[in-house]
Amino acid sequence: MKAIQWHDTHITILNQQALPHKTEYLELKHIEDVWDAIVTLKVRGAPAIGMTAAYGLALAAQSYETDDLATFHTELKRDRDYLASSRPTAVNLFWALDRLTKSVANATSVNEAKTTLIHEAICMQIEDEDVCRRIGEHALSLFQDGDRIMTICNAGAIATARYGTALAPFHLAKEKGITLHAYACETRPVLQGARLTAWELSEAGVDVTLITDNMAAQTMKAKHISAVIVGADRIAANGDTANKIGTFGLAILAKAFNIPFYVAAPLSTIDLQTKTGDDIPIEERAKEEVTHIGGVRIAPDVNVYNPAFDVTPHELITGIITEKGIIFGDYETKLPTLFEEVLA
Ligand SMILES: CSC[C@H]1O[C@H](OP(=O)(O)O)[C@H](O)[C@@H]1O
Repeated sequence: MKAIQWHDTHITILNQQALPHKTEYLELKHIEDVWDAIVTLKVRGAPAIGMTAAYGLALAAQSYETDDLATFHTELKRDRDYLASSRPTAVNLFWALDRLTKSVANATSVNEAKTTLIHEAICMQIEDEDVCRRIGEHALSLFQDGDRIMTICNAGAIATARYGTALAPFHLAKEKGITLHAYACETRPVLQGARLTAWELSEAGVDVTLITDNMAAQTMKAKHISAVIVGADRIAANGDTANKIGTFGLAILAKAFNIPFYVAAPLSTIDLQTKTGDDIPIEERAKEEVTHIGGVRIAPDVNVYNPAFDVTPHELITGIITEKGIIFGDYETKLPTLFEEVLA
């Protein structure tokens, strides 16, 4: 079963909060269920958030009772804004909702618009699988058989339609009989590396070693890590990249050890409207994510700072890997070219 699946009356998602203890699927029947699933990280990962929100908007629109197109668009805008309020950092959420809204701009009837929304959301999921495979192929060209590669959080198959972004080369290497060793940082506070990446890669038969976040420097040195590869939630026009908290620290360490540091992400994660990393909104989450692990208190009730993401400055990024290929440096000039249509 896919991590996200459209059904005519509901959306099924793999509950990422239950992993690795339970492989559980949830049925989202109302727009509020979709919003809640995104906020509570039952579905997470930039492309997965975008796809789920797109399906959520298509689902909500099916219940509009009006036959009037202007009223339909007003209700759609209301629901688009509601879903957009779920999480602020991953630009894929806004990209997906806006793509869906635009797809019905010229609809000639409410029924046509309702069908188009479903069709567009399904297309996005089909496209994402292809995009992730391409990212994986490009990323794999950077690595050698036997390489030991560090990653953080989960930018894997369960965060996308399939394959993942930063984890795509591991899945493809496995398919092709190439051995890549993954070193997964556990990724406090909510442990997406330990709970999700370690689970996903081991289920796929990829060799994965789990480390706590504060073991990264020692591991780079002792285990001769050849590269770091991470996903992204938003890439600004100058290449500054927001990703899971801890990514910035890994990039600094990678520079200290002279190890290449790669960001793998689809074009839908690149936000040319956001000029630099300083302009990326960073989500701050509940203090309980830090003071508790698995519902058990591990710290007294003190002040907590819990940013979900940090921004890695572009100068620390060796290359950005997209479905259109890899760009190395000078991101401000090169990122816009990725959006140019290839003229035959
Ligand atoms: C391909 S997933 C991108 C991104 O999503 C993660 O964030 P979250 O789990 O909070 O949704 C993480 O930063 C991944 O790299």
